Amino acid sequence: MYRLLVTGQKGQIGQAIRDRIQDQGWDVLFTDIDTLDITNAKQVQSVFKRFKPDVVVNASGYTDVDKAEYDTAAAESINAYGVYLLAIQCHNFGALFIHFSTEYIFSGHGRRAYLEDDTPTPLNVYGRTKLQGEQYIKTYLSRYIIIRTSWVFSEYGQNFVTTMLSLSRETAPIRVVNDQIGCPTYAGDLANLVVDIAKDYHAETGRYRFGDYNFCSDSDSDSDSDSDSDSDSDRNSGVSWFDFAYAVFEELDKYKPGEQGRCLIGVTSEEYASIATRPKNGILDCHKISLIFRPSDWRCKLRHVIAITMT
Ligand SMILES: NC(=O)C1=CN([C@@H]2O[C@H](COP(=O)(O)OP(=O)(O)OC[C@H]3O[C@@H](n4cnc5c(N)ncnc54)[C@H](OP(=O)(O)O)[C@@H]3O)[C@@H](O)[C@H]2O)C=CC1
Ligand SMILES: Cc1cn([C@H]2C[C@H](O)[C@@H](COP(=O)(O)OP(=O)(O)O[C@H]3O[C@@H](C)C(=O)[C@@H](O)[C@H]3O)O2)c(=O)[nH]c1=O
Repeated sequence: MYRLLVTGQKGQIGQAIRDRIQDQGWDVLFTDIDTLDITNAKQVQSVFKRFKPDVVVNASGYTDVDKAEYDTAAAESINAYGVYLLAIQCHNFGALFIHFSTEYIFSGHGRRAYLEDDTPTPLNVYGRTKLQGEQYIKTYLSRYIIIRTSWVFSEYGQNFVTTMLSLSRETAPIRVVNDQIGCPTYAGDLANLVVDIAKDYHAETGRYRFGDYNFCSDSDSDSDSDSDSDSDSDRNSGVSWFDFAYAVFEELDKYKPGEQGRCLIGVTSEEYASIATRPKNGILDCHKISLIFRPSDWRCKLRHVIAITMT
């Protein structure tokens, strides 16, 4: 039977994968830090030896961007060393490695959207450790797919949308940066992509070549209709965190009237002063993957996430 090993199953992408991979008739081993700590060489080796995966999906990671600035050893261990251990075993067992990376590997100093081949120059520890993880994969493996994505939100765990929903319960005005732009991505889209890649690999149809793919949810509000008229240049033009927060409150207003008028204050990154520096431009050019796989519209998925959370 086709065997898939998933790490980080309790995270938001891990849970979304779990929801969507169950019905495929594959033998899937879901793990998290309590059953497979990816930084524990012996555990990694023993799980591979026992399970002999055909595909490994690494949905684990150290994702607290601010904390990584002072908890650097832990971030390096999980985002770089753990990825190295998985890559070595994927090489030994001939498994395909599917891994998630981030737009935070880029500086965001440029104005255009980042392409897969652009040179990464991370501004913060999280981005640097994620880049190290990518480099290990590329050094030790040829059979890998790295999905670079951004601003992941879902109905699970903690993310920017759930943070905004928590803040909405307080009375103080909410200050949100308006000079960092990026592309929100629904975790369910990433999970559907993983299933599609795994299916393709199993069937040997060769639609996905090994390598890097940028992937974000769509920013075109017509994308869930049958219209194919929208051009790729209209896609992924990005929004600011402030715009994203505004969209959350706009949606929340349907359940708690008055929320849209809440006091959201746009501030600059300098005014907000978070611990880690984030790229001002985090837009990923998703043209390469759009020829193979189509994501959904993030506003439509935001509606879905808020509906689930509020009912
Ligand atoms: N969220 C985002 O916006 C983006 C995420 N990514 C990448 O996608 C991946 C998944 O992200 P997301 O689902 O949001 O992250 P989450 O933080 O929601 O989930 C990560 C999971 O990994 C687990 N984990 C931590 N350390 C280990 C370890 N040593 N061994 C095994 N599991 C471990 C965590 O467990 P615990 O909670 O107990 O620590 C958690 O369950 C990460 O690699 C991240 O860098 C890429 C781009 C954007
Ligand atoms: C909570 C909050 C954040 N912000 C700012 C801080 C920051 O610049 C931006 C986002 O903050 P967060 O800490 O929620 O998100 P952050 O952890 O920066 O999100 C990133 O996570 C990692 C894992 C990724 O890989 C990235 O793609 C991206 O999703 O919004 C505000 O302006 N106001 C607020 O109330």
